Amino acid sequence: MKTIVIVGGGYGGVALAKALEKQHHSDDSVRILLIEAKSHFYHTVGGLRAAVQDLDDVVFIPYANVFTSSRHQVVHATVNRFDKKAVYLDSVTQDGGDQIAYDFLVIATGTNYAAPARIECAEMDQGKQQLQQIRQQIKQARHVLIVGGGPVGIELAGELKDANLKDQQVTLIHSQSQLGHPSYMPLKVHHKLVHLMTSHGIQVLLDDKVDLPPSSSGTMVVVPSTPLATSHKGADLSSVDLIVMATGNRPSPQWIQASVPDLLQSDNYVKVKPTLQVDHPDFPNLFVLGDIAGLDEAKLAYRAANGHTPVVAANINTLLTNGTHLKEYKKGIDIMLITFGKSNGVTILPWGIVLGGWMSSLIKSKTLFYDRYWKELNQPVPNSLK
Ligand SMILES: Cc1cc2nc3c(=O)[nH]c(=O)nc-3n(C[C@H](O)[C@H](O)[C@H](O)COP(=O)(O)OP(=O)(O)OC[C@H]3O[C@@H](n4cnc5c(N)ncnc54)[C@H](O)[C@@H]3O)c2cc1C
Repeated sequence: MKTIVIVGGGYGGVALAKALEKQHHSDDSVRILLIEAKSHFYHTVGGLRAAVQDLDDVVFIPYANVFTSSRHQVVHATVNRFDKKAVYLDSVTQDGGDQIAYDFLVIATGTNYAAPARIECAEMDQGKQQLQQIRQQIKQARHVLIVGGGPVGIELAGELKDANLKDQQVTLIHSQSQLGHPSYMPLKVHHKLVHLMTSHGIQVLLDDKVDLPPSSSGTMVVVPSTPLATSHKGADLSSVDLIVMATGNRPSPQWIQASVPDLLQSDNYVKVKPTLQVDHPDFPNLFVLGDIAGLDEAKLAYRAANGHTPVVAANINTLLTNGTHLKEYKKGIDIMLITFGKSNGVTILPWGIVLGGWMSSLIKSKTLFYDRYWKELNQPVPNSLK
């Protein structure tokens, strides 16, 4: 029996688990174990709307049906470290062990986002409580300051606008003169988004910064204990009573650092070869996919699931059957969809093509792919989504 261990049941890990099960459908010499720290899949892409609207029964999706065969399993545990033979867990599994031997190992542990984009709680009940608290804080706030004008900050501004909370003022502050980053956001998109925000009464402060209370580091939602000063450029922020951090995602590589520090680049992403094996001579059976892979590209769920997954699945299959010719990953075209509430947003395509609100709403803003991921996890779609 060959064991394939995937660490991380996010968009990439789940897609790979399903692809491998399909590939080895009638092959009972292969066992797939998906190890995930959370008891449930958290649909990050829809997380910001869940901060203003009760979507608790929709945004957390059970892992129970990921596999159709009982030979394969989702293991609810955190991997603390690994070596050439096994992964070591923070808890004892149903089988009574705290380590799992592998023949192939896949790192799919993504990057960290602050809540509510990502609720990191291990158990669903705690996660729901955290979301409820965030919704309450947002509802009570009279002046919300969003720190960060990348896709998460912009999408959150759109959700706050849709929530239409009476008398609530929203300010977005961004340290650069252009929203997002010029590598993926053309100037015309920047102008369109600034217009969308300001025309909905959102104050946009560009090329400006604010001194934050120390408690804001690492969390998304902070109630300042003393009034904020003005921004560096002099905007009055003294009435801000809720700060929401949207300063991007970061890898949390502690378990890799504790295992094989050489695997990490200086920016803490994993060194990877075009075959999506890690770039380390001692680990030919170790693969990496999704956000944590040190690839020079926008970090996107569709890329993890549709770009990386087929390459990793094919290469594991080749090595399992003693083949030598491995596939190489080639980055596809960049497509980015940024919502602005349910009925607006922008879709950025290659060659400078930008689609506006109607099309963006049709593709993403309206539904945030909720039903798609219930289906992806082989779960019946909740009635509220039908
Ligand atoms: C608001 C928002 C909107 C977005 N919209 C889009 C969009 O429209 N389209 C798109 O393509 N992308 C979108 N993204 C980006 C997308 O969410 C990420 O690219 C995607 O989550 C990456 O998938 P992944 O599988 O690499 O990792 P993740 O989805 O981050 O999953 C990693 C998993 O690993 C688990 N884990 C971590 N460490 C351990 C460990 N040591 N042991 C066990 N388990 C562990 C975590 O609990 C997590 O479940 C959006 C992101 C945000 C925040």
